[in-house]
Amino acid sequence: MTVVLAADRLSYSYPGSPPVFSELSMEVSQGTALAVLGPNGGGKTTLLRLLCGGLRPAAGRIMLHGRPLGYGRTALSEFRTQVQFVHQDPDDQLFAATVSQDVSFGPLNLGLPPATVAARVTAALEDMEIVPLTEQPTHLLSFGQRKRVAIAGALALRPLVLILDEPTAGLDPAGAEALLATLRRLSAGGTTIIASTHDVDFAHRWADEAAIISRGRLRTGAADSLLTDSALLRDASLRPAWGPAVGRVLRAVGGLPADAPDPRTPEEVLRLEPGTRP
Ligand SMILES: Nc1ncnc2c1ncn2[C@@H]1O[C@H](COP(=O)(O)OP(=O)(O)OP(=O)(O)O)[C@@H](O)[C@H]1O
Repeated sequence: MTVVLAADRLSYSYPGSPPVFSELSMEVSQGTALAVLGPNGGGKTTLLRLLCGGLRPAAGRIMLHGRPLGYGRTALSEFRTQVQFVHQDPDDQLFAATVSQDVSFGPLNLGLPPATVAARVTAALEDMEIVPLTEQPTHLLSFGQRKRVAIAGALALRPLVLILDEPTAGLDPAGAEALLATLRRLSAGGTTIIASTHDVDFAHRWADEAAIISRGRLRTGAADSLLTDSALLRDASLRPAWGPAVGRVLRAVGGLPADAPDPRTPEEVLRLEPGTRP
């Protein structure tokens, strides 16, 4: 697989504070869905902000397709058209009066022709299933709707890599489920997605790869194996993924055939009759 984004021996400290991490390296392959997990204060946001060029490492490099990121104005703005960061709080991102103005800001700023901007805005709003909100004032939207607008604004730039800080935080279960479906659709279209989360179940259902950052150390690997490793998760103050745990117990008591897949949602468990499949 082609590596699209890489961190090479990154070190970072906030001014006057001890290092968040030192010599941290990772690679993200094109089209991967990567979940970044860890305890509060573990360094998830810091890592994401380094990956998108929002913070400059004290040492080490960020590389896009093997080219080291430069921190001059031109290099950074070029990089940011390809690697887009979506803040945890949409109010840190949205600033225009209406949804269409906000989502069109990035493509307009790139100097694209009006017809191209309009087409990109429509596509991004469709991707996020918020076309009916097009002319709504952003300040009247719900938190979950504002979150979708913020992601649409990033998508309108057609980034190679979309980086999302806690995309499910503050969403209700239906909102989180809809976001999961949207992220899957974007991945199917080839976008590389990196998202931090505290929600191990969401990560387990969505991600191909996981990165667990805790006490300055990073573990990366297949989501399926990392997110079912109880000792590793406990060490990072995370719970094991719910589906595999319920699946294991159900199989042990004959509630699920040995070769059936793990249930993914509580609704699937509630629908189970002994011996049936999720
Ligand atoms: N602007 C800042 N100035 C100084 N220290 C900071 C700043 N932002 C974060 N930190 C510190 O850096 C460390 C990592 O914080 P970070 O926000 O990256 O963690 P996180 O894993 O995203 O946490 P959470 O799960 O609580 O969002 C913490 O010790 C935090 O206190």
